[in-house]
This record gives sequence, C-alpha cells and structure tokens, in this order.
Amino acid sequence: MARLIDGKQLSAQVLVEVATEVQQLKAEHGITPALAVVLVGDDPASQVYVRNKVLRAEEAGIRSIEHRLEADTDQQTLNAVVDQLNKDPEVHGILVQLPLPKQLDEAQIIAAINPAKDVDGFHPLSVGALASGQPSLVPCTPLGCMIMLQQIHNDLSGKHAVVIGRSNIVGKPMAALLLQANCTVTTVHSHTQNIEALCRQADIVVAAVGRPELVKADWIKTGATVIDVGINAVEVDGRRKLVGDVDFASVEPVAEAITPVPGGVGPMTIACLMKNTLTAARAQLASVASKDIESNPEPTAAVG
Ligand SMILES: NC(=O)C1=CN([C@@H]2O[C@H](COP(=O)(O)OP(=O)(O)OC[C@H]3O[C@@H](n4cnc5c(N)ncnc54)[C@H](OP(=O)(O)O)[C@@H]3O)[C@@H](O)[C@H]2O)C=CC1
Ligand SMILES: Nc1nc(=O)c2c([nH]1)NC[C@@H]1CN(c3ccc(C(=O)N[C@@H](CCC(=O)O)C(=O)O)cc3)C=[N+]21
Repeated sequence: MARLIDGKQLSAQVLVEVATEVQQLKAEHGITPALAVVLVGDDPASQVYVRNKVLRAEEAGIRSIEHRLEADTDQQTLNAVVDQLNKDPEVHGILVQLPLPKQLDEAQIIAAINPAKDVDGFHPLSVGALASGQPSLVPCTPLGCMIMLQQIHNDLSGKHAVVIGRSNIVGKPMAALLLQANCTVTTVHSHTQNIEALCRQADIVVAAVGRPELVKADWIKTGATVIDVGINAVEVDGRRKLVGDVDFASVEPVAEAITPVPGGVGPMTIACLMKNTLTAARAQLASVASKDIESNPEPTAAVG
C-alpha cells in the first residue's frame, strides 16, 4: 500500500500558515493582501476553480476581487482591466484565468501583467528568474507539487524525476524546480519515444498530460513517488467524475507514495496561490518602503 499524499489536509496546513502571516501583515502594517481574478467567458470548469479560490482566499484573510468579462471581450478591453489592476496599490496579485477565448492573445496579456503582481508566475520575467535560479513568484501548481514531494523526501538530491508534459503552466516550471532541487530531470512529451521505459527509471514521476489514466502500473518502478497533476472529467456509468492522468487503482500498490485526484494537487495549487499573494504583498510593501527612503534620504546618509 502506497502512502497517500493528502492534498486536502496539506493545503489546509499551508492555508493556516498563510492566514497567520496575513494577520501579522495587517496588524503590523495595516495591509490586507488582495488577489484579483480575471475570468473571461463562462467555461464551467473555470467557474468551479474561481469559486474555490474565492473561498480559500476568505479563509486566509485575503481580499478577493473578481472581474468577469463576456466571452466576446476584445484585447483592448482586457488590457484596460489588467492595466487598472496593475496601477491599483491595493491589489497585490493578478491572475488571468486560462485558457482565454481564442480571439485573445494569451502571451500579450500575460506580459502586460505587472511582474510584481504576477502570482501565477507566468510573466516572462518570472519565467526567466526561475530558469536562472533567482528568487521569483513560482507557478502555483509546480510549487504545490514540490511541497508534496518534500513530505516524502527530505532531500531530493540525485533522484531521477520524469515529468510527463511540457506546458508553460506545469511541465516546464516543474522541471525547473526539480532541477533546482538537484534532481536529474527528464521531460517527456507527445514526441517522446518509449515513454514507459523512461518512466520506469524514475524515482519520481510527475504526470501533467491531460489524458485520463494514461500512466499504468508497468510504467512505475517499485517504490517510486507519483504526483498526479491531471484533472480530467470523465463519464462513468452515466455519471461525471474527475480522474487524474494516473491509473490510481493499478499504480497505487506499486508506488511508495501517490497523490489522489481529486484532493491532491488541485487544492495545493489554490493554497499556493494564496501563499504567492502574501509573498507579493510583502514584496510590494518592501519596495514602497525602499522608494520612500530613496526620495527622503536620511541626512546622516551623506558622507561628509
Ligand atoms: N491540479 C492542478 O492544479 C492543475 C491541473 N492541470 C491539469 O493537468 C493536466 C495538464 O495540464 P496542462 O499542462 O495545462 O496541459 P497542456 O495540454 O498544455 O499540456 C499537455 C502536455 O502533455 C503532453 N502530452 C499530451 N499527450 C501526451 C501523450 N500521450 N504522451 C506524452 N505526452 C503527452 C503534451 O505534449 P506536446 O507539448 O508535445 O503537445 C503537452 O506537453 C490537465 O489534465 C489539466 O487539467 C493543469 C493545471 C493545474
Ligand atoms: N491562470 C491560471 N492559473 C492556473 O493555475 C490555472 C488556470 N489559469 N487555468 C486552469 C488550471 C487548472 N487549475 C486548477 C486548480 C485547482 C483545481 C482544484 O482545486 N481541483 C479540485 C477539485 C475541483 C472540483 O471538484 O472540480 C481537486 O483536485 O480536488 C483544479 C484545477 C488551475 N489552473
């Protein structure tokens, strides 16, 4: 029997820590961290996700602001909303829910977000900082996966990690974080040959593919840790349910530890979004303070 990495429980712990620090920030600096979520269109999956974010923000003491725009919104209108949030000193985090309707240019919008407020970690500056090992806002899903992995492994050094998927949201930043943690990282994707054989060499498998129950027991080395990022809605006996990218029933007996779906990576993603909003609010406070010092230098700072 594998150890179950309980994302519901672990995310509740992360949220308690965030809530405590949010209270401190309020008490010491009179600042309430605020997260703005921009949702274009009425995709039902996004609605669920946004609703969960609002609930978790409330628990953490974070103010949440929602902007819901029509599905036929044009680029200029969306840019104006982002711009207004960029300029608002009371907004610390901005998340534009993806995917956007096809008339909108995703890359342009992401690049238009103030990098200091980029709680998704998708802005090119955040991506570059992560890749070059500088401190930055790290994408929420891979950050959540790393917290889960740390429950199982004190030290990830030297582990062979195979990441299935190379999206900008999950696969690529996941591989960067594992590399940073001294893993030997293999990223596989739809052009990779012999995925099963590569996965069988892995101490850690992270599946972020979007294919229901793709990963089978014979892909997994005995004793490996399996992180299932996939969230796929499927119909079983006429009823809708969520399954991951891993065939949980067959893989669970082989793995040492495994995340469930639902109740695994999903709740951790949302908890990490709150963590990033707190981090962003703190950094913005520090940056305002340093600008105050620049514009009002202490007389003693002059060398005489
Ligand atoms: N739990 C959470 O918080 C989150 C969950 N998700 C879920 O994770 C999954 C992945 O999401 P996302 O990264 O955005 O998806 P994308 O569709 O952007 O990327 C999927 C990746 O998987 C690769 N791929 C597709 N089919 C295969 C295959 N048969 N064998 C090997 N590789 C394959 C693709 O390869 P190629 O690049 O060559 O096309 C691509 O790199 C989805 O189920 C999504 O719902 C996503 C975000 C957050
Ligand atoms: N800008 C942006 N940032 C994202 O991080 C982002 C995004 N857009 N678009 C969509 C994907 C998907 N994603 C999920 C997060 C949590 C759950 C989640 O909480 N899942 C619950 C179940 C929810 C349910 O019951 O439907 C669970 O797995 O237990 C799901 C999906 C974040 N994404």
